[in-house]
Amino acid sequence: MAACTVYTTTTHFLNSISSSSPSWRAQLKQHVVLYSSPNSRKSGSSRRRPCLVTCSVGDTVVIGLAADSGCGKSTFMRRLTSVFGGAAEPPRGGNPDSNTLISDTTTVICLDDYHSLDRTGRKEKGVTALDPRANDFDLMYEQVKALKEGKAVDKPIYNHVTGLLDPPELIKPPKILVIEGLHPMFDQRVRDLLDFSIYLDISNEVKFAWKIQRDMAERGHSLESIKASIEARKPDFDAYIDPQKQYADAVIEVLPTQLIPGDNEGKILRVRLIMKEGVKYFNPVYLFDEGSTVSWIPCGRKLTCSYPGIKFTYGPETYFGHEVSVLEMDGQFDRLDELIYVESHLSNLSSKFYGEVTQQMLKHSEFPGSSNGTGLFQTIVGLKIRDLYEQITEAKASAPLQASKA
Ligand SMILES: Nc1ncnc2c1ncn2[C@@H]1O[C@H](COP(=O)(O)OP(=O)(O)OP(=O)(O)O)[C@@H](O)[C@H]1O
Ligand SMILES: O=C(CO)[C@H](O)[C@H](O)COP(=O)(O)O
Repeated sequence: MAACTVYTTTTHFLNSISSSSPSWRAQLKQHVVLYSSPNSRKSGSSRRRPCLVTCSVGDTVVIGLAADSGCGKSTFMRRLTSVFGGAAEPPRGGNPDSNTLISDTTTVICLDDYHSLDRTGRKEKGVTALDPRANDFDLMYEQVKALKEGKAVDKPIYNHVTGLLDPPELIKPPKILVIEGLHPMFDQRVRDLLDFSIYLDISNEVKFAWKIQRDMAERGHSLESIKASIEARKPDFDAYIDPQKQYADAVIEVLPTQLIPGDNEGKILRVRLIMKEGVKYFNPVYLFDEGSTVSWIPCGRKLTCSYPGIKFTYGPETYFGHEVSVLEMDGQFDRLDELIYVESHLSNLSSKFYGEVTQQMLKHSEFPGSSNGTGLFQTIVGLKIRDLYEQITEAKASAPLQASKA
């Protein structure tokens, strides 16, 4: 559904856009200038008075990011926002415990806000937050749909500090809406609203290593309590979260390295970027030669590697019955500035200039995963989302022109 505004004079129209944003030309391109409205006759006159009707035709592009808690969603979101420039912040003057992050281009909402049961409610009913019965999918669907159509919503807030549901916050439709959390692809109605979907698939061994690192070192939890919490969530994770990966357009799979036999430490990682073929506006990245099967050890004169080295592989595979391309990196970089060597062998990166991937990685070298495939592939997916967004908005801008020519 398009949200339309009638402007009776050109001045009226120009006033409405000139002060609002420096990127008004871009906004204009996304609007459909229609016709002389039949409702704009001057009183007593049979002549139609020319006017402008502009309609924003559901400008918001919606991205879904699914993963279990503590699997790197926030880190991914920071990399994505950075690709668009500018920092993401919680809504100004709002609830300090808001889970929302807003930047110029993106608004990231956390689907934990659609928990229908608070912490006590879940305890009383004996359900986890991963259980669909603890979440309001009707409201999630209605609100994501409204935002996609260009309408603001009053979204609830789940407060992770208190475990309570706080009063709602106003969310205005952004250019790109990212819905991140446990269930972005669980409900078919919500899934159908997604323009692109990503699943962060962290293997149990690695999840455990990351949890220990964060919850023991930073949050003072005991090893036993971390193990117990992972075990308690596992049945619901397997039933409701993990199956969503079959619907994802891109999956980042994180596994223990195969370069050190029997390694379970979770420090050196084997990371696979699984990219679905045939997705509109998404062209998978490839190594050397599109569609071929390649194995590459880039260590040598141009790339410094210490033990156990780095190995890339690339090739076609089948994933849940879908044709996919898989780019894999096992090992970690010693020197991020040398990443340009690897970048120059990858194609279809959707970068705007030579070396953009390396630049992004260097900019956020302190983020977890910057020296391995998690950071590299998250950055690449960020560039792909920017490209997808640009293609969708361009297609929308040219569609009415094409229609008017017909
Ligand atoms: N690529 C990575 N490499 C190593 N450790 C990582 C990586 N990504 C995340 N981690 C670890 O996992 C922790 C959680 O990461 P992050 O906050 O991005 O996850 P999250 O999914 O947003 O978590 P939550 O949902 O619990 O807020 C980090 O503090 C870090 O210890
Ligand atoms: O799986 C989760 C997603 O982040 C959380 O455990 C869930 O949202 C419940 O939060 P809390 O543990 O703070 O009550």
